[in-house]
Amino acid sequence: MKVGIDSIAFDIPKIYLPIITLAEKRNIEADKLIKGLGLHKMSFLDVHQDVVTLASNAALKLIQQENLNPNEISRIYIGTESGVDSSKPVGSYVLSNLEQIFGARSFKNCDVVDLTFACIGAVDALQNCLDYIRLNPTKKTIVIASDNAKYDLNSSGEYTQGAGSIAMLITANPRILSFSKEVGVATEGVFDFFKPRRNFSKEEIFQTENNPEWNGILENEINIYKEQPVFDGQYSNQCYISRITEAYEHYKEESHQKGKLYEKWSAILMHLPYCFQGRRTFIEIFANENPELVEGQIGENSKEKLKALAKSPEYLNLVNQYILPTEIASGQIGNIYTGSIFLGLLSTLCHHFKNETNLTNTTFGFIAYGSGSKSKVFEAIVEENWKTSIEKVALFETLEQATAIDFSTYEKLHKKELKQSVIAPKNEFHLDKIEKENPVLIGARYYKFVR
Ligand SMILES: CC(=O)CC(=O)SCCNC(=O)CCNC(=O)[C@H](O)C(C)(C)COP(=O)(O)OP(=O)(O)OC[C@H]1O[C@@H](n2cnc3c(N)ncnc32)[C@H](O)[C@@H]1OP(=O)(O)O
Repeated sequence: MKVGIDSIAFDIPKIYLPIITLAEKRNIEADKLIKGLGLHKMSFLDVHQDVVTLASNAALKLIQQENLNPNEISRIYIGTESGVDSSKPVGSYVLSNLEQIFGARSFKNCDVVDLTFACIGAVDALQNCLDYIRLNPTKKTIVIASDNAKYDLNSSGEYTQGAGSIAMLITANPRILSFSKEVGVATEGVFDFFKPRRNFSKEEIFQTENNPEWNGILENEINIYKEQPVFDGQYSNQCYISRITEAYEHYKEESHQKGKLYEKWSAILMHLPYCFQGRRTFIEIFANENPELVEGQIGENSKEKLKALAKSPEYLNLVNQYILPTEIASGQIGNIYTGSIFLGLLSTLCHHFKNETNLTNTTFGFIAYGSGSKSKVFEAIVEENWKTSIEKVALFETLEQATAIDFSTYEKLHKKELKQSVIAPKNEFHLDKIEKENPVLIGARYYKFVR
């Protein structure tokens, strides 16, 4: 039986900061960000948005797009690393938001949960749901990846920021993709990127205005952890490369395949913490698979030879055909953590739909990564009816409609100093209120759908 993704919907903020504006203000060479890392725009959450509104909007679009009845949906599994509560999952908020539209208790038998493992949490949620559908082929589940990739101002992560949510309907006999049962896995417990929870005294929390280290901790929100990660950028890249190369080899063992796996892939879908991470790191797998090409390069040492190989026609041809389509949306949005690999999938499918490419029965290769650290490698076959499902998704059109903000607005949003939304919410869920007074509800978040 085939099991996989039947339909996809997404939600992204309506505003963005042009990367060129950030480059100017931070005194970074624009070409480094644009030509070196592939960045163009950075999606940023408006005042009324958070990971719950993104996830709820994406889920609602998916349900409406497929005309689903709430009682058909057995599970809503969420991958996120920027949840708004340490106990109540984003899934619980999403469920009650959806009930505003579909009626009280309309999702009362739906199983919801959040899964967290940095950027790979939604892949874990997907695999969990695929196994569930393999056991219960008449059921339908929704997997949502929802995150706000927010970094400290002036940090090396600042230009990779972004936010967004991808919702996917998982069924038997899916229209878009069916997944391999085998998965290659590689894990190692490391501190490459993490968000430590610390208890703060009330005094510490309320000193945020004067203490730039704690930007993101709200006076009025009783947040006791920092939204932004602690990370070591170059070390996180090394961990990424080690895990993906290990998981790629493990997938070969698990799936009993030999030789150059990637040669049968019509798309190479990787976790993209920024646009060019895939092309900059897949070279390692390409080099392992083609030692003779590495040897043939000019260079004093293996690092130089690898750099030369990355500029070779063989590798550039692979990048242009199989990686570039996955990058288009990432360059316009930025990192969306758990959703990045699925945004790459959507970008690829929408790109090929627009170009009328025949993808049916071709194999997509997935290379997922989550800091901390874990990589998973697996494959999927493009199903015959992928176009009938993808034609409903207006990804590139939506990106074109986004509105640029200026630098001062961006900084105010980052520091949570704005009180009014830049663009008033319309046809979407918005954060209406955070309880500040009632001691048994303090910090409770309330959302409303605005027509
Ligand atoms: C966070 C997650 O989501 C999980 C993960 O994946 S962890 C792995 C990724 N880590 C992160 O994303 C953490 C946050 N990000 C960062 O810390 C940093 O953005 C980063 C580590 C990813 C990149 O670091 P950086 O110092 O800004 O860039 P650097 O690694 O030097 O690369 C700059 C590129 O631009 C190129 N470049 C520089 N100036 C240029 C110019 N004028 N014109 C063209 N290219 C230029 C450089 O040559 C280099 O490219 P190549 O290596 O391919 O030649």
